[in-house]
Amino acid sequence: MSQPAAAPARTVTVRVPAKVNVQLSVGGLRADGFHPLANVFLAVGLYDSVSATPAQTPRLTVSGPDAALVPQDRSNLAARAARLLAQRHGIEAAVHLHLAKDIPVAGGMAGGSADAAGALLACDRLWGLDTPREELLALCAELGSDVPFSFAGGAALGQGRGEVLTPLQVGGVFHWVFAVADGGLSTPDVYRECDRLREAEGTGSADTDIPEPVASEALLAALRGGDPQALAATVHNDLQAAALSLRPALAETLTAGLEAGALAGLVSGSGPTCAFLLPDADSAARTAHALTTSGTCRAARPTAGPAPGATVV
Ligand SMILES: C[C@@](CO)(OP(=O)(O)O)[C@H](O)COP(=O)(O)OP(=O)(O)OC[C@H]1O[C@@H](n2ccc(N)nc2=O)[C@H](O)[C@@H]1O
Ligand SMILES: Nc1ncnc2c1ncn2[C@@H]1O[C@H](COP(=O)(O)OP(=O)(O)O)[C@@H](O)[C@H]1O
Repeated sequence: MSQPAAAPARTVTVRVPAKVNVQLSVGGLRADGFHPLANVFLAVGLYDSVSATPAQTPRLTVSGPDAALVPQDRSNLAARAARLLAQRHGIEAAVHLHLAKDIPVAGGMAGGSADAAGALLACDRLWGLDTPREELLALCAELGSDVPFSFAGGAALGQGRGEVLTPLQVGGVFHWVFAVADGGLSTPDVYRECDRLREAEGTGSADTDIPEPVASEALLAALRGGDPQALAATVHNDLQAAALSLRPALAETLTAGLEAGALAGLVSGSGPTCAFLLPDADSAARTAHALTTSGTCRAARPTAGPAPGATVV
């Protein structure tokens, strides 16, 4: 007599967005090695998917065009997220995590943070833990400064080192093109270069020399109003000069995007991805095409924001 088929192992899949920093104002270096920020995050429609399946021992696999650039050992931020959650609940992190990556790696779009946020939510649901949202956000902050925002999505002001979030209202859809570079930039290297440039310019790098960064009222009003022209006039990234100093060729990418009709172009976070704001979806598609053929980037991706945060699919 044949045995009934074993029930298939359950898999929980979570989709998590990339981000762009529409304002990134960086204060002086703190004693703990971080910088105080006024970090206005906007989640955008490029996503990684994190799938969690029960396993005998912890396992991690990665797919997508940049998979070879992602660490597939214990150091992966998603694997660390699963271990942290399991440890807090006194259980084994016996799970197979699969990351289907579409967010550029080391691109200033918080791909690793997205995977960490996705792994936390996927494991929480797989293990039936139902950890309260506030506790999950606190675990996110332990994993990295950007991880709480990857979890929350939408738009938010990040203060402290970026992990203290205040949700922001957004009154419309903003259209973007992201010019993806060949090769990444290391976030700590870019912050260090920012400090070095400030020292060299005589503007200081110690906490006492530089005023506490604050969110721009004009920029917050532009977000609330859903007004791309007003947002274009106010976007700002204090790390841009440092990213350009480490990767001078990005200046050509920024010029190419502006010549193709973008309202504004800026480096996304620590770079090297460049973000271009467009008035509508049609002009985003045209600008993406022009950037792709300009030879100044590896790929150009049109998309829009705000996008939802970590979501079980
Ligand atoms: C620059 C930003 C802008 O959103 O993102 P990316 O462009 O890397 O995606 C973030 O501040 C990156 O956040 P995240 O990548 O989570 O950084 P963490 O893991 O917390 O820190 C990595 C390192 O970055 C530097 N760091 C990070 C955050 C901060 N407020 N000040 C810092 O100086 C520190 O050197 C730290 O050791
Ligand atoms: N799940 C992950 N996905 C991508 N990178 C990861 C991951 N886990 C750890 N990393 C490491 O984090 C570094 C930063 O990657 P990422 O988060 O994509 O970029 P950024 O910090 O510029 O937004 C990578 O170079 C990689 O070594």
